[in-house]
Amino acid sequence: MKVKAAVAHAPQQRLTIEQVDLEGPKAGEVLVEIKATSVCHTDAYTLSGADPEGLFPAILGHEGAGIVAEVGPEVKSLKPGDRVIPLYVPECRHCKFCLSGRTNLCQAIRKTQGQGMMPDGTSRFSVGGTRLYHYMGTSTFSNYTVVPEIALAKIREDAPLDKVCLIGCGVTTGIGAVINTAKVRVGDNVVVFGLGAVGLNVIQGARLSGANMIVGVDINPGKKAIAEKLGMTHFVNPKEVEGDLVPYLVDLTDGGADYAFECIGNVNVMRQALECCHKGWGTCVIVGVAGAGEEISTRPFQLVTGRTWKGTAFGGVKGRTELPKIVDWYMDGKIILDDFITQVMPIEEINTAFELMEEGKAIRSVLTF
Ligand SMILES: NC(=O)C1=CN([C@@H]2O[C@H](COP(=O)(O)OP(=O)(O)OC[C@H]3O[C@@H](n4cnc5c(N)ncnc54)[C@H](O)[C@@H]3O)[C@@H](O)[C@H]2O)C=CC1
Ligand SMILES: N[C@@H](CCC(=O)N[C@@H](CSC=O)C(=O)NCC(=O)O)C(=O)O
Ligand SMILES: [Zn+2]
Ligand SMILES: [Zn+2]
Repeated sequence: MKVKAAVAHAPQQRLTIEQVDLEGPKAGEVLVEIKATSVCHTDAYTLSGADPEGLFPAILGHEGAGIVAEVGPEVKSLKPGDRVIPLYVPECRHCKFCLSGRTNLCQAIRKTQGQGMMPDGTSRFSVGGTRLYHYMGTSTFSNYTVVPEIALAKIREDAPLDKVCLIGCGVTTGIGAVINTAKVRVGDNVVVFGLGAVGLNVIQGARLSGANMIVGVDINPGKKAIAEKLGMTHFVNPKEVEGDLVPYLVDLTDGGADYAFECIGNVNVMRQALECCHKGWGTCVIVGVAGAGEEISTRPFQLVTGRTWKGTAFGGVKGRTELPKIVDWYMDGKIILDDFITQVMPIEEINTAFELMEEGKAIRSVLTF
């Protein structure tokens, strides 16, 4: 079938809206009509050329929501008409990782997903006979996409797809990082570096967990108001701190953060996030994605003296099992989501959405088809 998609032909080039060919779903695959998708910083990171797994030409996008249009052979858990959120971390429920009870990182299709392919090693997208790569197994910057059954979370019918698309990445990652990965407890002091959708949802998760101090750190003062609405108690702009940021934060938090979250993707900030943690027990959770070839460093003494560095993908959430509950939280008013949507625009304006994110003027732009 012919579909409308935003195609990324090469790193750092504007996306082009094109009519693209999409093959129907093969065994274990599902054709999804994407109703809305938002732009996450990770899409911008891959488009920048910094992603070692970045492949071009590709159809990017991984924060979407839609309706099942057709199911391929052997698909059992979904039917046409079902509302779904595509999952860049699938949940097969059979692999060693899924059965471990220790991680959400299902590896059933990770290899082919990283190669921009469906699980059988081929692509469903092409244009003018040229193959296009899938992206993160989701490719939501297209009005129709093919996604493996194990990478679709079925959600309730009354959920507004133009809102809950954010649960496909930013909201879930931030809240999950706090609840699943860090396991923040009542009274903990939390420091959050980077107040984009991910960091703001760390703040929201910390508030839900009963954190005491929730310190937000961002070089963009425009993020202060919404962060405060979500539960931030103190705002720190590193540009306004005299002297080193780390001792300033350690002082502010009476000895250091119980938990610090890096939600930027900057390896220098990742070091600051570890070193502002409390001696003896503070844990730093890496959420941000750093560019190809970049590495983190610190004095081993920071770890010897009881600080921990850990990381999280998709907030440690098992998508098929847990996303319906996160959608319920939104529908029941337990979590805020609408405030993250700073712009709604047609897919034709997708390049504007990327520009607004880079300029710090958008938290999430939602694109409709
Ligand atoms: N681990 C995971 O599963 C996921 C990781 N990510 C990653 O999380 C990061 C954040 O994503 P978004 O919230 O979408 O990004 P965003 O671009 O909306 O937000 C980043 C924020 O960091 C701030 N910032 C930039 N440099 C800074 C600095 N030196 N000090 C303090 N603040 C600074 C910016 O002003 C902005 O407010 C990205 O690296 C993204 O790739 C995103 C989703 C899932
Ligand atoms: N491709 C990159 C790594 C990108 C990355 O870490 N992705 C996160 C999700 S970011 C979402 O916005 C993730 O889920 N990682 C786990 C995984 O298996 O990819 C690289 O190669 O460095
Ligand atoms: Zn994302
Ligand atoms: Zn699995």
